[in-house]
Amino acid sequence: MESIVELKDVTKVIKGRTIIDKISFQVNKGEVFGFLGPNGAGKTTTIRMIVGLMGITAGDITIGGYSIKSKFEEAVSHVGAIVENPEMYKFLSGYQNLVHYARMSKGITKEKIDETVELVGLTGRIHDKVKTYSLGMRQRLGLAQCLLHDPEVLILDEPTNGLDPAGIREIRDYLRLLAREKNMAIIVSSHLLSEMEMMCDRIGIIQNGRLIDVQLVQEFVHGTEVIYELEVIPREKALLLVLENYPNVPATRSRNGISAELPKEEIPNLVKLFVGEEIQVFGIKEVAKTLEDRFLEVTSEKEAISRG
Ligand SMILES: Nc1ncnc2c1ncn2[C@@H]1O[C@H](COP(=O)(O)OP(=O)(O)OP(=O)(O)O)[C@@H](O)[C@H]1O
Repeated sequence: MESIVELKDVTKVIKGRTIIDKISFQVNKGEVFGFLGPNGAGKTTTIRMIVGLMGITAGDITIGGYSIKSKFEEAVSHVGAIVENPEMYKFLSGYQNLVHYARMSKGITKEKIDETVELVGLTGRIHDKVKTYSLGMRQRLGLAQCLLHDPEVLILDEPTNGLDPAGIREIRDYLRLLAREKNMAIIVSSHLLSEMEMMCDRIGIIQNGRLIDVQLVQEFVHGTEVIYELEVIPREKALLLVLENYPNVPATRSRNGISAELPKEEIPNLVKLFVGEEIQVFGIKEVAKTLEDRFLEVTSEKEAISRG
């Protein structure tokens, strides 16, 4: 995979406070990269630096091989971005907004506008006034606006903010389509784990201005261990038995019994153990870890490391 956006030791200090601390990562063509972190972690600040809305204190960002510091124009010419709410004239139609925008940049043809409207699925409503649009439609119009000049990199800060589940699904599907069909590199930020899980190929987790992990979503979610739901009676006795026999295994009470994070090959032994202790086993179910489980694991691991 060919990388197109590269951050190297990017640092931002504002009024003596380090907001972003030596962040490095790269984003490849054709992938959706998610920038995930709690409020105040530094997502917007990093994105503002990537799109040139904010200067960099130290380190560098290159886009398409051009440094944002020394070749700003060339670097940002590859980028389409929605960082703040896109400006729209509500009393004009979606189409008129796009025509107006196209006039401001060179070389955008009527065919290009039509093709883009089609791509974001607004063809049926594009001649209606923007004030009649739902939030999701406005987001798509904003997306169309940034796609008009065929960017190779698309950057969206919290693109699903304020959308309902159907709107979220729509945006998600368009982004995946753009990455796949146009080989675009897409960077999105969010504080919602579940959304990132469905939208992204890779995610970078940012916490307190530091990038603490970058992983493929699949690897991130499906670590080596799996959680097993064990439907057992009596539950307390079963839990005690697991904790005694597998002191390093995370195990807790669950709705119908207990859940434990065990290697698969231990399951037959555990069942034998339960039966020997007259614990009734009604069922064993493998549950995939959610991104949220992993997120909590990763952030608490890193916190433990930084505490020493
Ligand atoms: N211009 C500024 N002056 C001082 N502090 C700032 C400035 N911009 C951002 N910060 C601080 O930097 C930190 C990171 O903010 P940032 O907006 O990047 O976080 P975020 O991850 O995007 O969070 P959110 O999801 O809440 O937008 C915060 O503590 C914020 O208060």
